[in-house]
Amino acid sequence: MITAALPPGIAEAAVWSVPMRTRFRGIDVRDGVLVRGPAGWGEFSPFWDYGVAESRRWWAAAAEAALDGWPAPVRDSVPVNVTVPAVDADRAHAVVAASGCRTAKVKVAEPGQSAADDLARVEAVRDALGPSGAVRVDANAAWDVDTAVARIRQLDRVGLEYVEQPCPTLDELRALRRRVDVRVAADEVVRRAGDPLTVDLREACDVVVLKVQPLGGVRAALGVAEAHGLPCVVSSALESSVGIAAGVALAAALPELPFACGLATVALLAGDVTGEPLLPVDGALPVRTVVPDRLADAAAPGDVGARWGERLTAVLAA
Ligand SMILES: O=C(O)CCC(=O)C1=CC=C[C@@H](O)[C@@H]1C(=O)O
Ligand SMILES: [Mg+2]
Repeated sequence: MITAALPPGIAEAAVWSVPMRTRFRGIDVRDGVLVRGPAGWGEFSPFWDYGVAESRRWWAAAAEAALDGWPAPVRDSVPVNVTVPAVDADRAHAVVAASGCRTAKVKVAEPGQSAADDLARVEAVRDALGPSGAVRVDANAAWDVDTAVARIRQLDRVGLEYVEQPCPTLDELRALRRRVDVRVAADEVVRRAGDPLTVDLREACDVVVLKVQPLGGVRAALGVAEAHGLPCVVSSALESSVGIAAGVALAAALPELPFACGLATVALLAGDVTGEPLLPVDGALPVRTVVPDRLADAAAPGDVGARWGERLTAVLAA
């Protein structure tokens, strides 16, 4: 329980902490704050390497969920991809086979992983999905253009749906797109931009990845989608089921949803804040509210709670 002064309308704040099943994005434990207001529960869980200024948008997303709620959905379920961390090929095969999803997103180019490791993982995922499934990869901006060209051509042997953020900058994405046939999806260049609405994506990508917290809420993310006019994929920021519900609300409100979304990441957590986690059934998530009725099971240790209290206070004061 956070005792820091909460903004008007926020009745309650609780800190959660859950171990990851597999290390992901260098993270072994995921934690954050859940806040309750008249519209329901919201999640504030910026990664620990994010500063106060960048975390403001994450707070806006939590406040929107708790105080205002979300726009009306236009669909009642959202197709999702299984997310495959940088694990070995056998494990990747098993994760995909057990998921029930027809699309898989595979992490590549992670520190400590060779091109051969990535290829073996992607081939195992293709094998698990069969020819009709879709395989996408996410390099988290790890490659320069020449490396990206070589790696994408190699990985595309299995047939790729798209490659997410292969290189860091917009200019590199533009140069890469002239040299490969695989679609490019923009993630970090949008969600970490000073103004995601005005970043110039022309010729730089074919798909935009939208994440609710980094973009400042469901309405803000809908505005980003509208501003760029490109096909969108909603993805998570590794939230608990409360934060995932916001991603599902965004995916459910988008006028068009041509691809599966990266919202099946509760499966990467070893626990959750609710007894009814937002996990996919037959490759889709239902559009519904989440009540964190297992907060006691996921309660953060005292020192972690204190750190989140300080962080929230700093973000609210900024
Ligand atoms: O998109 C998915 O399948 C899952 C979410 C996911 O991959 C991510 C969540 C949070 C932080 C990121 O490093 C990562 C991503 O880059 O998309
Ligand atoms: Mg990404």
